[in-house]
Order: sequence, then structure tokens, then C-alpha cells
Amino acid sequence: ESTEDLKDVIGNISKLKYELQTDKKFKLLDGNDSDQEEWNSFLQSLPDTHNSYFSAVWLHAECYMYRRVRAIFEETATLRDFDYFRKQKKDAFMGSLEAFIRLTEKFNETREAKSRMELQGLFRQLVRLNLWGNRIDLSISGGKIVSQDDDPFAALANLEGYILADDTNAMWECISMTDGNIIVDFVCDNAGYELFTDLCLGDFLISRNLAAKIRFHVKTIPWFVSDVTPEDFRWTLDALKLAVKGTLRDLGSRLSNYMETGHFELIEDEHFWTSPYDYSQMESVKPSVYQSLQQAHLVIFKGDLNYRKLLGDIKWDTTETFENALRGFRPTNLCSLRTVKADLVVGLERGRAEGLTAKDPKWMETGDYGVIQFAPK
Ligand SMILES: O=P(O)(O)OC[C@H]1O[C@](O)(CO)[C@@H](O)[C@@H]1O
Repeated sequence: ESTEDLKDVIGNISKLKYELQTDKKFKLLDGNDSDQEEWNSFLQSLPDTHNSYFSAVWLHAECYMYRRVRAIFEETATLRDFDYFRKQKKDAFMGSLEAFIRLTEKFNETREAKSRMELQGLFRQLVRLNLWGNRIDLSISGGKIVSQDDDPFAALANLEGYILADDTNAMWECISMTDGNIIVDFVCDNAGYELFTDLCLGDFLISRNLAAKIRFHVKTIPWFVSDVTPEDFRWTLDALKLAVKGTLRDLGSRLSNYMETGHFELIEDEHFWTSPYDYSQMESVKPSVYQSLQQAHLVIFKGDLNYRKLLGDIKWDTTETFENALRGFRPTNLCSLRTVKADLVVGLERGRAEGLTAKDPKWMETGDYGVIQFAPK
């Protein structure tokens, strides 16, 4: 039966490709997914001048494409729950095993660190590892397997000059000035190495009593190739628990234990993260998500797509402040850890963007540069 379904899927993907390439008007979605009505009312609200792949806002066009692919699978009898990116995500995870081991061993060595200064130093390193983890992304590589296959620590010093805005200290103040009875949220991006760095940062915050709970918000459907789905999240914890290397197994058990004790929580059924809306629209379109984020003391938005949604995918002056570019979206303290893969960025010093463009006109598409930006409540 699946063979027949696959034939249909391939045919329908060809049709979709044709529709997009020939700039046909966006179609309403069929199917039974619970976000379908929300999507259709969004599509109906688009003006005719911005209602096709090449005329729409890029954020809308790209989200629409991934949502249509999902609809094609959803229509089938046997492949509706199949994750068509799963194999690439697993391969990317496997390709990063050495880096996982180095990272875990290095942090095991620092378990004795207790002073505020020592903790701040570790936090700073973890935030940087987490930022650069966002480079490992299967949508920017067009699905080609990319993994972290070298020593992530060795690379850190050389990457310092590639951080264009750095609010790590403000993030640290925000977390460390509390009594530790706080919730920290990750709005996750990629599975594989990036998710591993999210889990390590979460482990650090819990094990050092800097936070009481970490919540991970993930996508409900396969998204931008490597984005984390609930199955990826669970699979990652299980794979770590079953790893050959003892240090990884210990980490895996600790993380799974956090799930059981409620120190970690997976938020797995929220369709808003795969909607086309930007975050300034969240409070009116999906107040329940906004209210949920308000419970957190800090929300960490991971990656490029989240950054585009924070900024409304608008081509801001690069010297605009991060706070202004959020256009009122401030459910709580928030920050963004993002490598630059799309041509929008704010918070740069005057002349910085021009200098980078003179060196490499495509610097905003490569993921080579990163920003760590924070906005207080
Ligand atoms: O995984 P990330 O960091 O959200 O990156 C996704 C980015 O990849 C692209 O799909 C291709 O570069 C961008 O359009 C998108 O913003």
C-alpha cells in the first residue's frame, strides 16, 4: 500500500514544485490537521499582490512550502505520520557523536566549579557552543548531511570575531540574579548537534540550581528539514542513554531523569510554531502560547527562522535596536541565539554591515556569523 502512496506523494510533490516555480496563487490546504483552518484563514487574508511563491513575503512562502509538503503526506493512508526528514536527522546526529563525547567529557571535568565567576565562565562557553550549534542545519545545506565532526571547543576562540552582537552578560545577569526557582524556555530549532547543545545548556542550568524547570518547545510536523519534532527529542534522549560511550550514557540517563522529575518538559503539540505568523502577532493570534511564555523567566529563541519571526522578516536598518525590532513582542525576558543565514539583522554598530559586505557580499547567507541578543521584559 505504501508503494502506491509513495507514487502519489512523488507526483504531488512534482505538481507542487511546478506550482511554485510558475508562481501560481497559493492554494488552500485540504486534510484534517488541526491547524488547517488557521492556515487557510491566513492564506485567505493575503492580498493578491503577495499570494504566490515569488510575490509573497519570504517567510510566508517558505512556511507555505513546508506546510504543503506535510499536507501531501497527510493525505495518504500509510505515510501520514512518516517523517520524511528523519533519516537525514539521524545521520547528522551520528556524524556528531565525537563532538558530543568531547563536550560531555569537558563539562564533566568542570562539575566542581562553584563560584559565581566559574559558573559565569561556563555559562559563557555553553552559550557560544549553543550559538554555533545553529550552524549545523540541514535546510541551509539543502538536505546534505552536515554534522559537528571536530572539537567544538577548539573552534571557540577563532569564532569570537564572528559574533556580531553579544549580550551574554545580560543573559547571565537575568538568570543568576534570581533564587533559581525559575522556568527557562527553549524555542528549539534543529535536531542533532544543535539540540544536543540545548540539552547541555539545560543540564547546566538545572544541575547548578540556576533554574527549576526547562521547557523545550518543538515542531509538530517535519519542518525546515532538520527542526526538532517530539519524536526527534525522545529519540535523542534514548540514543544518548544507549550510547556505547559511558559519559554519553550517563548524560542520557540524567536527561531522561529530568523528564521524569519534571525538571525538563517537552511542549509537543503547539501548531503555532509551524504557522506563518511572526511573533508580534502571537498575542492576538494565539494568546495561549503568549501566556505560556509569560510563565518563563527567560525564553531562548534558537536559530534563523525564529529570528526572522521575531523581527517580522523585515529588512531593518542593521543599526536598529533588537528591542525596537521586536515591535512590542515581550512576553518575558527573551534572547536569540542565531547564526545569520537570511538577509536581515539588527543591533550592529554603524558601518559594520557595510564592512562585512565589502569583504563578502553573501555574508548574510552563510551562517558564518552569529548574534547573541537579549531584550529584558
Ligand atoms: O535552522 P534555522 O537556523 O532556523 O535556519 C533556517 C533558515 O534556512 C533557510 O531555509 C535557508 O537558508 C532560511 O530561509 C531559513 O531562515
